[in-house]
Amino acid sequence: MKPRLAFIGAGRMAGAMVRGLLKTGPWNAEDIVCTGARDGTAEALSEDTGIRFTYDWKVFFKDAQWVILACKPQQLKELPESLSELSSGRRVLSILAGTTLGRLKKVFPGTANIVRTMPNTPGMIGAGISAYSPLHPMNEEDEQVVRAILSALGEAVSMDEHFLDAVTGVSGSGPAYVFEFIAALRDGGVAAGLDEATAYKLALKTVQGAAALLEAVPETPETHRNWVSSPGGTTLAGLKVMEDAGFRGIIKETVAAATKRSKELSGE
Ligand SMILES: NC(=O)C1=CN([C@@H]2O[C@H](COP(=O)(O)OP(=O)(O)OC[C@H]3O[C@@H](n4cnc5c(N)ncnc54)[C@H](O)[C@@H]3O)[C@@H](O)[C@H]2O)C=CC1
Ligand SMILES: O=C(O)[C@@H]1CCC=N1
Repeated sequence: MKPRLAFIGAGRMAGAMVRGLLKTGPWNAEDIVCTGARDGTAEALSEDTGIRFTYDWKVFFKDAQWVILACKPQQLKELPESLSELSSGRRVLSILAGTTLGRLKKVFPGTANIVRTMPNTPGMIGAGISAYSPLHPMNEEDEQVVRAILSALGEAVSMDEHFLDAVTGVSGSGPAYVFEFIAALRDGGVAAGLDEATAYKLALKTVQGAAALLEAVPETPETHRNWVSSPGGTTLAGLKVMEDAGFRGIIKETVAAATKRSKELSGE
């Protein structure tokens, strides 16, 4: 069970996947090829990891069994029409935000199966979470391949396709919200008199520690929040500001906006 993999796109996410795959195995560099938009990314990934790169689509598809689609959603329409024939009989795993299985089927009509997935950037260190959904029910071997590829990034969960836009809004884009929160916590510390490096360290370790604690002691986030909050204490004073400013509502709207954008991307 080690099909040859061919990456369309060699950017941040493809790089994370390739590095993860080479680390967790069973893939070796010679089992993987990539291509890109002649922007230097394919060459750089090849140089860094030892995988092959080519701009010749015939060479690219020659013995590719799984094609990993990892360009931007808007770049899908730039791919040559010849791909529809060249990809025939292969399997496609797409990480494109918003791009539905229905749309992918039109670009790759002759493929044996297509799997849409939404990973996230913590996958770069094997701490990601991906949801995936196939066009046709997968046989056991294909399911194993998909899980092996996604496991190189962290956890993988199977889900109905109609949930994938919401997944994108929560965990696909989610790391950016968390980075924004850490930056805001840092800035709050600076405004309260700390130097930036100290404020950043405190903010980062607090988010890291809080997430690790939640996982280790699986009570609800609300229970953990209550355990931090002493009656008449500092935390409640801070939380009141969050509540008055509608923090939860803002995050809900944030997820809704990203989810909506994911749905829109399918048409672009
Ligand atoms: N960055 C993130 O946090 C996440 C991104 N995604 C999805 O991953 C995909 C890739 O995102 P990034 O790696 O951040 O993008 P990126 O901009 O780093 O990489 C895009 C790659 O596609 C290549 N490319 C562009 N046009 C091409 C063409 N016509 N033919 C062949 N290759 C072409 C580029 O050369 C580059 O190697 C996107 O579809 C995005 O929706 C999914 C989950 C998380
Ligand atoms: O911003 C985006 O469209 C991609 C999908 C999820 C994370 N980054």
